[in-house]
Amino acid sequence: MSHTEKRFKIKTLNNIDAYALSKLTHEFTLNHSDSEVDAIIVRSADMHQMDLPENLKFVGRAGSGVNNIPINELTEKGIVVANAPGANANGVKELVLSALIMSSRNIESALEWTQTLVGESDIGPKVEAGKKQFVGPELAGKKIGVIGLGAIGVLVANMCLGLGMDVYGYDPYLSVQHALGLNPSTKTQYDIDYIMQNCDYITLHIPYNDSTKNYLNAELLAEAKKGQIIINCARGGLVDLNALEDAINNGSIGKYVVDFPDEKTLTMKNTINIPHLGASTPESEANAANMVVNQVMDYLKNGNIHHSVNFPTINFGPIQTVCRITVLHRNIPNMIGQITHVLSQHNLNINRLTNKPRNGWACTMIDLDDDIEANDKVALENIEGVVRVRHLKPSTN
Ligand SMILES: NC(=O)c1ccc[n+]([C@@H]2O[C@H](COP(=O)([O-])OP(=O)(O)OC[C@H]3O[C@@H](n4cnc5c(N)ncnc54)[C@H](O)[C@@H]3O)[C@@H](O)[C@H]2O)c1
Ligand SMILES: O=C(O)CC[C@@H](O)C(=O)O
Repeated sequence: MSHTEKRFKIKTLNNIDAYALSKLTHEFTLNHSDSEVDAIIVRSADMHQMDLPENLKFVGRAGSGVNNIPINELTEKGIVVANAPGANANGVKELVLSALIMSSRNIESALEWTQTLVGESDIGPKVEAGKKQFVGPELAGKKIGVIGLGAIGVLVANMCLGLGMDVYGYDPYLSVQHALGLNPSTKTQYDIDYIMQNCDYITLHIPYNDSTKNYLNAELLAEAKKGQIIINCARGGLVDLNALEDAINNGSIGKYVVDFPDEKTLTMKNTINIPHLGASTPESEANAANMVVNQVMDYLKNGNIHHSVNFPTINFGPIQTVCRITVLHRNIPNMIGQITHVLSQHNLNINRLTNKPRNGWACTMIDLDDDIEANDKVALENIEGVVRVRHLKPSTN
């Protein structure tokens, strides 16, 4: 029984909603030393240079974007990474609404100008005389291109239709789930070039990764409708900032609103910098933390995997047999044969077994009516292509 896991240690790398953390049951403890932790819960902290704790089995991203996590390295070590899809989508959607209004109606410069009147008299007439500098167009009737129709993009597209806008959605990988949530008045038959050339606003809602780095590059920006406003509440690296600065300076791009300021955007003309507030609402923080707390408990206790970004979804519910074995492995031939061969050597009865693949990896989950020995676990670990074996017993409560 030496390999049976009874208590689990969890470390948080960011501020995680306290109420969600309070739902961790007695089998879990928080913030143990790095070398001992079984799971990490993270928001935006950069894990790329982090020394990974030896016992680490699970990383829960209390949010959507996972570009701060070294997914490939963790996958090779059999560490499940899961996120909280959609948990903060409404928070971001509402920030996009404020970005649309701020940029269209020149709210930022108007507020700054109004403050310059402090200490003066006759404010009313001065306001009436000065306000003409800040005239800006209404959103109704304008064209907006929503790039990425996932959890956030769908909410943004539907909201913009509600504002009376003409909405163009672009997502070559649109999922059935998200298509079902999308208001059918969204125009999805146009390509990115058409959208750049015709839309008054572009809002980005795609993940940041190797293939989307500098997604809005000089070529696409050169196609932009004159004066186009670009809203980026997704990730800073999606936009080639040198090309964008040129486009702003030559007037082809009207404004840039970004939730990911950096040294360049802070001094760039016609740019509104927001300090990464998209998910900074109590509701989003609680939703994301709740999802991840439930995932981490179910994975550590039962081996079930939900909303993972590197291994398949797999769920046998709570353990109801003598033990459960979960094997994370490459999706290559003869894995199930080799795994069941180890178990059959001791005449162990398999109660149920499932195998699920995903992107070259797989999980085999087996409920057993008999317990395995420590050396059986080692034998399973020694099968080529296996990256993690867990031996789990039913919960005591
Ligand atoms: N500002 C914030 O605080 C905040 C909060 C949440 C998410 N985000 C960012 O927003 C991104 C989107 O979040 P989400 O929850 O909607 O994710 P999601 O996974 O639900 O949706 C992403 C969508 O982008 C699509 N996509 C991927 N590559 C594309 C491409 N090249 N062209 C067009 N579409 C493409 C996918 O098919 C998917 O539908 C996250 O990855 C994250 O970086 C920012
Ligand atoms: O945790 C946050 O505050 C931001 C999260 C956001 O960038 C995300 O990708 O979900």
